[in-house]
This record gives sequence, C-alpha cells and structure tokens, in this order.
Amino acid sequence: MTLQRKYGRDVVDAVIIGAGAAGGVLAKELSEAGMRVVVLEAGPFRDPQHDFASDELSMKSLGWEDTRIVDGADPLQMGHNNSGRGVGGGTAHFTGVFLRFHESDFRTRTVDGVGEDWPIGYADLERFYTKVEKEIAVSGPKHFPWGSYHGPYPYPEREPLSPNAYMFMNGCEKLGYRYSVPPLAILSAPFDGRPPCINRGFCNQGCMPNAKFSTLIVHIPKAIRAGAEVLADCMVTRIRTDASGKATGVEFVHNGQTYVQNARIVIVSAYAVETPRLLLHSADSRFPDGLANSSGWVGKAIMTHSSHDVYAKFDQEIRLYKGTPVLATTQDFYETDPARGFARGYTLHAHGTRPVEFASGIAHSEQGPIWGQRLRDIVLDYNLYGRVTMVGEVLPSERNRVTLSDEKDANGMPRAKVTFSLGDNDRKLIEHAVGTMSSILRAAGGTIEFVVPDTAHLMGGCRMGNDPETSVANSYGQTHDVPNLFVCDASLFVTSGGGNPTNTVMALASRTAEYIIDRAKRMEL
Ligand SMILES: Cc1cc2nc3c(=O)[nH]c(=O)nc-3n(C[C@H](O)[C@H](O)[C@H](O)COP(=O)(O)OP(=O)(O)OC[C@H]3O[C@@H](n4cnc5c(N)ncnc54)[C@H](O)[C@@H]3O)c2cc1C
Repeated sequence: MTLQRKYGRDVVDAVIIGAGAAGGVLAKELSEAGMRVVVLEAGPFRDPQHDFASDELSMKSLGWEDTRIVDGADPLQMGHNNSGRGVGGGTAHFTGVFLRFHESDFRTRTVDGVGEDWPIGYADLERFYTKVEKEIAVSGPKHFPWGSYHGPYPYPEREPLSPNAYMFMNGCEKLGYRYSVPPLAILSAPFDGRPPCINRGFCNQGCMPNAKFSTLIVHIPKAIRAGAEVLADCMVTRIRTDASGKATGVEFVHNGQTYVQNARIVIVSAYAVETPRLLLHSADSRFPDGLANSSGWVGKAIMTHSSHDVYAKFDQEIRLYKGTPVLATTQDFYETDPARGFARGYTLHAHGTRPVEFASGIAHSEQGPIWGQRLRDIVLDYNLYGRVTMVGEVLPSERNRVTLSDEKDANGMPRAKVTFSLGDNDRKLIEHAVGTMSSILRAAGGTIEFVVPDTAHLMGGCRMGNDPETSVANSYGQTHDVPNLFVCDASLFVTSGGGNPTNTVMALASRTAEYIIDRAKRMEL
C-alpha cells in the first residue's frame, strides 16, 4: 500500500526521527508553535484499548526486538527490558517512576572526581522539569525528602496499595532509612479526560485505561491536532546532507519502499542505540566517519543503570503482581559517601513483578542456574516473594560504545553492535546496593533467596558538551558539526545519574524545543 503523505513534496520546518519520550515533546512543542513538522516512527501507532493486552508475554512486542549484536565483559540484554518501538517509544511500557536528577548529577567530575561534568546544571533544567510534570500531572508526595525539589507535585501521591511497598517501608523504618511514595507519571485523580489509576499493575505491558502517561496518548495527539504529520512504521535509514554540509532531510523505508522527506531542521530522537547507529550509517564523502562525528564521540560512552533485583521469601503473601509496580522508594544512598569506598550512588525501589519476569529472572540469578522441577516449585510460591530493585549509577567509559557491525538488517542497514563492560566503581556500587536491599528485606521479615543481575535504561552515545573535540552536540542537542542537525533523546546524557532518567529526557527536549522555536523565529536555523 502506498504511504499517504501530507507533506511529501514539501520542505517542512522540522523532521523528527522517533516518536518516543523526547520526540513526542518536540513534536507537540514545535507544531503548537506553528512549525510544519513530520514525525517518522519505526514502529506502529497503537491504540491502547485495542492493542494493549493484560498479557506479559505478548506485550514483549512493545520492545525494540530487532537484532543487535552485544559484546563486552557484561553484554547488555536488549529488547523489551530497555527500548521501546512504536509511537510513544519507551514511555508506552515504562514503569512511570518520574524522578528529577540531583544537582550533583550534572557535576560528578567537579564534586566527586569521576565521570564528566554536563555543560548545564540542575538550575538550567528546573523550569522544564516543572513544566513537564505539570503538563502530565505527575502524582507525588507533598514532601519528597531528596534532591533539590521537595514537592509538592501537581497531583497528590498515589495510595501505596501494594503489600510489597508496605514490606519495603517496614524494612526501611526498622533500619532508620527514609522512604517515600515516588513521583509517578501515573494519575492519582482524573486529568485531561484520563482516569486515575485503578492498580491493575500492567504498566510494563502498556496501560489500557490511559492512567499512565505516555507520549502516545498525551503529546502525539496534541501534535497532530496542531498540524503535525506522524508517520508510523517508517524506519529512517539515512540523514541527507548537501554540498555545504547542512542536513537537507532523511530517507526512510515503509513497507519495503524508500521515501524522502526534506526538512530545514533534522532532529534525531531515536534513543541511545539507534541515534548513534543512524548518525554512523549516514556517513558520506564529506563526513566519512559518520554525521556529527568529527570528535569521534558518536556511539561512545553509552551507559545503562545497574538494576540488580533481590528477592526474599516471606511467611505471608506479598503478591508481587499487585498494583503499580513501584510505590515506595528511598534515595538515602544517592550521593557519594567516601566511607563506602566508591563514588556516586543509587535509588532503591520496592518493585513488583509479574510471574514470567519472576521466573526468567531467578532462572539466571547468582544462585542459579535454576530450571526444571526446582524452578516449578519456586514459581508455585511466587505469591510469597517480595522484591527490591536498584537503579545504580554507571560511570561513563569511552570503551562502552555503539558501532556498526558487518551484519545487515532487512533494510540493508548495518546492525548496531553494543559493547559494554561494568567498571570497578560500578561493581563496588552494586555490591553495596545488594547489601542494602538484602538488609531491608531481612528487616521486613524475609529470607533472601535470589539476587538477579540486571540492567535498565540506556543513555549516552552522543553526549553533549561545550568542547566540539570531546562531545557531539551542545547542551541544546545542536550538533557541533551540522548546525541544522539536532540530537535530542537519552543519548545526550553525559552521566547516568542514580535515578530513573525520563523526566530528564523530557525536560531536555522541552528546553531544546524552546531553543529551536526561538532560533527559527529569528531565521537563525
Ligand atoms: C521496561 C522499561 C521500564 C522503564 N521504566 C522507567 C521508569 O519507571 N522511569 C523512567 O524515568 N524511565 C523508565 N524507562 C526508560 C524510558 O523508557 C526511557 O528513558 C525513555 O523512553 C527514553 O526516551 P527517548 O526519547 O530517548 O527514546 P524512546 O522513548 O525509546 O524513543 C525512541 C523512538 O525512536 C524510534 N526509532 C528508533 N530508530 C528509529 C529510526 N531509525 N527511524 C524511526 N524511528 C526510530 C523507536 O521506535 C522509538 O519509538 C523504562 C524503560 C523500559 C523499557
């Protein structure tokens, strides 16, 4: 079937590659400012009521399932666990924990002598955090104990209706750790035609009732109302440039056919693996090492969060499937404490899980491998398990990177190769966090049974910075080499922070949108 296009023959103001967390924000902001915008999204345009199912296995399809080659000492597990595909991107099946970064996250080199400083600080993002949180009615506590922002959040905190959250709070209480219901991009009361959460607990399978925010249901519909054209199932395979070195548009594939979209500004919001992959693949005679890559930093310093889970067995039922997965959190271990012997820190969440994730997790736990009758016996006791999960800072390393492999995908694009190894500091941090998680579970009355190594979230690979020799883009995502080419997504992150990243991704996108609108008005782009 031929692709129906509104702006097919036009040079639009902006083409946005990827309709995820950042792409959604940009599409809404730019089109509401009167710019003519085309959004190209590799995955489908889903309807939550028809296309989301309360089914753990079938909803794995929300993840980016194309093959990626992984290597390094700690190869990352790709797919549903860390990338989304389809309008909404990762926000369609993310957990909805909506934290701000702390001030120290932007200055780890200065404060702790590790990582790198960002070219911006918390203060530069503060009003964008506030704007994004208000726009999607983030629910949160009246007083959040950690970081620079202590609330109140736009909507009241969620009732922690989850036995796992109560278990966690009980354990923290006994040990003297502070805890809180986290800020969540999940409604606690009706907002903008959407209902409050009814605790079905299928956040990671896509929220059918629309109580959980995603750009699929919030930003993209607003962008379309403002005139944006959103084309789903369109995989961008190349960014085009002209003889003067400016970006002129993109090539994309839909149903096996290649199309071109011309634009005055090209914005890549394809996430931490696909953004560097596309820039590297867009090499031409003028940019032989890939677009925006005169520094050699495209693809470098990709990061994840360490995300070990600790499971304990209790005498009473916990039922990890009940309610919103994360309803209790502590950031008491977020900042560097020299006595611990490593830099930076982590967030801990009481984190629910469904049976398939439980079974596949414990099967490769540090106590494993576990399979066969033993696995069946353990899963029969699923209701008795409680779980705590960490979100640990992983320091950037030049060696952790995305490159192009020799293998090609169905569109003839080289598959991404993702090389990743944890560093010494990362391992010490994990060991400490596993100790803290275990002590909380024990204090709550549980017996530790399984420690499951895991990672979550991707960041970096096109880091921002002031120095064009050691970074890909400035703090607005404008690439140093091609002034009308922007990167705007999690790949801009300089460090990973020790908390969930999406509020920061969206705040950065909101800031970039303001910059582009301002420059476009003054004809400077
Ligand atoms: C299971 C899970 C739970 C999570 N929980 C949380 C949480 O609780 N809190 C939190 O803060 N974060 C969470 N995250 C992380 C969050 O999803 C990401 O931080 C966020 O989505 C990143 O936004 P982005 O705009 O950089 O990329 P994405 O949202 O991933 O969007 C990128 C989009 O680009 C599209 N794309 C890629 N390549 C191309 C191409 N060549 N052409 C066209 N389109 C392309 C993709 O299909 C995708 O839709 C979670 C993630 C997962 C997977």
